[in-house]
Amino acid sequence: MHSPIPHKLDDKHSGSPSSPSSKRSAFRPISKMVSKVNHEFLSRDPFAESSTSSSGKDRPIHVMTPAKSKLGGFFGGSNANGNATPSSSSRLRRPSTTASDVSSLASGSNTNTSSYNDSMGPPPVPAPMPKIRAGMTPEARTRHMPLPKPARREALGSASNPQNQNQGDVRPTTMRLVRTAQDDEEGDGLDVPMLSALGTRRMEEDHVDMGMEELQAGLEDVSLDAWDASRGQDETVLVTIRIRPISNPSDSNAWSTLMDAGSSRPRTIRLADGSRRDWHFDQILPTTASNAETYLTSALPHVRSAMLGYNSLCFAYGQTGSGKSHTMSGTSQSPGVVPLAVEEIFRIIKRETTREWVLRASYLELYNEALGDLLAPEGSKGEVTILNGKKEGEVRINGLTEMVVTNVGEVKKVLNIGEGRRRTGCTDWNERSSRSHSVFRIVIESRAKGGRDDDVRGKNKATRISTLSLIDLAGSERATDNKERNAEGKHINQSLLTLKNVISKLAEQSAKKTTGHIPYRDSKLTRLLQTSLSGSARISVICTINPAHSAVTESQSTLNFAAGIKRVVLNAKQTEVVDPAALIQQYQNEIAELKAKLAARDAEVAEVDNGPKRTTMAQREERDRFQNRLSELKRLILDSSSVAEDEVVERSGLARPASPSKSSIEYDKSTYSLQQEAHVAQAKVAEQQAEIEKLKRELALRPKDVDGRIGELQLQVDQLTEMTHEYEKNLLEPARKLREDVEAEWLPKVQALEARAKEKEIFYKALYDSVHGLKSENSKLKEKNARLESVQSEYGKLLHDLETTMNQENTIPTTNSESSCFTKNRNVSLGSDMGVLRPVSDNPRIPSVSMQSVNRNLAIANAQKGFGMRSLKEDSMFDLAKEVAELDRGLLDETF
Ligand SMILES: Nc1ncnc2c1ncn2[C@@H]1O[C@H](COP(=O)(O)OP(=O)(O)OP(=O)(O)O)[C@@H](O)[C@H]1O
Repeated sequence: MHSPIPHKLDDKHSGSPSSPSSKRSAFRPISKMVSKVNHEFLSRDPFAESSTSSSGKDRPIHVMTPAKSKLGGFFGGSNANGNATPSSSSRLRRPSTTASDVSSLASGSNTNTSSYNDSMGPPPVPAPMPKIRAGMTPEARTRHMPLPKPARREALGSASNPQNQNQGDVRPTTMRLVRTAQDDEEGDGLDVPMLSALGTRRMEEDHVDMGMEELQAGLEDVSLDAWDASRGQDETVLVTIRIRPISNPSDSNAWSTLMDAGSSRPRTIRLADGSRRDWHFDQILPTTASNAETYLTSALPHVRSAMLGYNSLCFAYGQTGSGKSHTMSGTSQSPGVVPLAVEEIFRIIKRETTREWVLRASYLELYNEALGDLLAPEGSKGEVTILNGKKEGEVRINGLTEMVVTNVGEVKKVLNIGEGRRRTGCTDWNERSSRSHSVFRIVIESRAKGGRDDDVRGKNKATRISTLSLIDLAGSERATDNKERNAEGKHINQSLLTLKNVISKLAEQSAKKTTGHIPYRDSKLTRLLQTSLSGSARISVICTINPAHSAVTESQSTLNFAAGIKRVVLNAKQTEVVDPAALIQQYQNEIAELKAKLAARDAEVAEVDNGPKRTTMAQREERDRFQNRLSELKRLILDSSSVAEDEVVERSGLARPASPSKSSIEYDKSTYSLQQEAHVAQAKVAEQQAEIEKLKRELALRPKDVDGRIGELQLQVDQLTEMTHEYEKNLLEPARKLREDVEAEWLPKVQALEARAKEKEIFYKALYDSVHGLKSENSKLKEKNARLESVQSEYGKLLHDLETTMNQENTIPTTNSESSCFTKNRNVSLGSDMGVLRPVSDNPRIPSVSMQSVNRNLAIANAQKGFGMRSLKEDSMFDLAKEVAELDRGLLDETF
C-alpha cells in the first residue's frame, strides 16, 4: 500500500497545489502561549440578548455583499481565482443516499429507530443492533399526543373538523400555540417561527421512524449534478441538535422534542418541565440516534457539496462531554462523521465515471491559541500561520502539510497520525476530553475526463476546487482545580466566546441587511473560519447537548448558539476555474511531458538500434525513472477505476488496510514499455519479498527479545527494591539509635520522678484524710461542747429551781446519820437545822455550789436512794448529774 504523499502548503498557494517536490518551509514549535482570558464564557452569552430581542423574526435575511460571497481561502476555496461563476446556489434540501449507502450504513449501529420520550430511562449504549423500523400507528400517535393547555393552545379543529383530522385519527393531529397579548407583552424570547405556523406534535413514543429509508432511497442513482440542481436558491446553515444518551441511570431527560406536521423528524425542542420557550431547528436527533443517522442527516449533503466544488464546513459544537468527538470521530463499531465522509468521497469517485480527482488531506489543531500541524514530519516544528488571502476577508494557511491520498486506507493513516498527536486530557466531565479544536480538511480537485490534446495539457480545462472541513471543537467548560486544565479551558472558552460573538453579529447583520465590522481577529478560531463564516461555504453545525438536568444551563447556551447560527445566511458558490496551480493540472502537465519524453526515447532507440536490447544502462535507468514517475502520477489521479469494489462498501472499511488501487490499463503501450513495467514490478515484488522475509525474521526473534527485556526489567526492579531497602535501612538506623540513647538516659529519671510523684500523691491523700478526720472530730467536739454548755446551763437552772423550791418548802427529809456522813466525806452538809439542801463545807472559801462537788454529792445521794429521802426534784437533779458525769467522762476520753 502506498503512503499518502506529503504536500506542503506555502504562502503563495494556500490551499492550492505547489509542486510535490517543493521543499517544506521551516517549522517552529507550537506555541503554548497562555493569554488572559475572559472567564465568563458561560455567563456571557451573546445570544441570550439577541434571541429575546429578535422575537418574532422568523426568517433569516441574506445580507452578504457579492464581494464577500466570492471569498476563497482556507475554508472557502483557496484556489478560487476570482473567476468563480455563481452557480444556482440553492436552498438546502435533505438528500437521500444510494442503495450502497443503505447497505454500508446498515451495519449494526444504523438503527432506524429513535426515542423522544423524556421520561425514558437511560438509552441503550449504541452497539450493533438489527435495523428496526418502529413507526407509529395513527392510534399510537393519537394516544400519545397531549392536548394543548386550554388557556394557551387550541386545537386547530376538533375531531368533527375533517380539515384537521388525519385519516383514521380520532383526534386532530395538528395543534397550534395561540399567541396571546400577554405573550407579546412579556416577550417569550422566541427567535423562531411560532409553533402556530408550524403545527407540531409532541413525540412521546420510544421509537420513531427517522425517515432514513426514504432519505437513502431518494439518493439512489442520483448523480451529483442532478442532486445539486434539485436544490433551491437561498441557503442557510443546516443546524442539527443531537441529544446524547443519559449517562447517569438515575437521571432523566430534561428536554422534550416536538414533531412538526409533515416532518419525519422532530424540529422543535423545549424543556420537559413545560416552560414556554421553544427552539426550532432543521432537525433534532434524539438520544437513540446513531452516528450513521447523524451523518446521513447532517453531513452527507455537505460531503456531496464539497465533491461538487462547493466549499463545505461541518462542525460539532457543544458543552464538554456532550458528544462532539463521538459524533465527529465515533468508534470502530460506530464510525462518526469524519470516517463516513471519507468513505462517501471514495464512493462518489467510484460512481462518477466521467470525472477524475486529486485529493489531499491535512489535519491541524488550535491549542491554547496556537495553530499546530498534526501531520508535520517528525522533528519539524510544524509552524502554521494564518495569512490574508488575495481577496478581502479571505484567509489562507501557510506551512500546513498536505498528504495526497488515494484510498481510504491512506486517509486512515492521516487520521491516525493526527489523532495520535491531538491533545486530550481528563477533566471532571470527560475522561478523554479534547483540549484543542481540531480541523480535518480535504481539498478536492476534480475535472471532466478526456477531451482534446490541449485539454489534456490542461490549457482550457476547468477544475473544480473545494475544501471539505470537518471540525471537532473543544467543549465549553467550567473552571476546575487543575491549573493546566484551567489554562486550556480559558483559551477554549475565549475562542468559543469569540465564535459566539461573531455568529451573533453575522446574524444581526443578516437580519438588518447591513454590513459592518465582524471581530474575526479576536481569536484564531474565528480567523480560521473567517472565509467560511462570511458566506462562501455550505455549513452544517451539529450542536450536541447533554440531556441531564444538571446541564440545562449549558444546553440552553448551546441552543442559543444554534439559533444564532441558523440566522446567518450563506451564499456558497461552486468553484470551477481554469487554474494552472491546481495539483491535478500540474500532474496532468507532468504526465503529458513524461509521455512525450518516453515516446521520443522509444523512437530514438528504434531508429538507431532497431530494438531495445542495444540500449545503454544509463538510458534504461532514465527510462525506468520516467516510467516510475508516470505510474506514480497516474496513481495519484483518481477515477472510477481507482477505487476498489470492496473499498467503500463495508462500513468497517476504515478498520482494515486499504486494497491496492487498480490503475487503468493502456492497450496501446509498446512491448518494450510493458517489459520495462514488468521488470520494475518484478524488482518491486522481490524487494517486498525481501522486506517480508526480514520482518519475519524480526518477528521470530521478537519473543526472545521480549523475554530478555522482561528479564532486564525484572533485574532493574530487584535492584530498585534492594536500593529501597538499603535506603530505608540507612535512613532509619540513626533515628533508632538516637531513640535508644535518649531512652537509656532519661528512662530511670522519668521512673524516679514518677515514683516520687506517686509517694507524694499517697502522702497527700493520707494528709487529706487525717485533716478531714480532724475536722470532723473537731466539729463533733464543738457539738458536744455546745450540748454540755446547754446541759450545764439547764443544770444550773434546775439547781436554782431546786434551791428555790427547797427554800419554799423548807423541808428535805434526812436523817442525822445521813447528813453527817455526807458532811464527813465531802465537807458538805445538808444543814438539817436550816431545812434546806445546800452545800455545807468546813472551808468557807469553797463556793456554795461547785459543779463537780455537787455532782459527786448527788452521785452519792443517788447511791443512797434506797433511803427514800429525796423528793421528785431531787430525782431529776440526779438524772442531770448523771448525764453531766457521762458527758464529763466522754470529754475526758476524747481528750486523751
Ligand atoms: N450519542 C452518544 N452515544 C453514545 N455515547 C456517547 C454519545 N455521545 C457521547 N458519548 C460518550 O460520552 C463520552 C464523552 O463524549 P465526547 O468525548 O464525544 O464528548 P465531547 O463533547 O467531545 O467532549 P470534549 O469537549 O470534552 O472533548 C464518550 O465516552 C462518548 O463515547
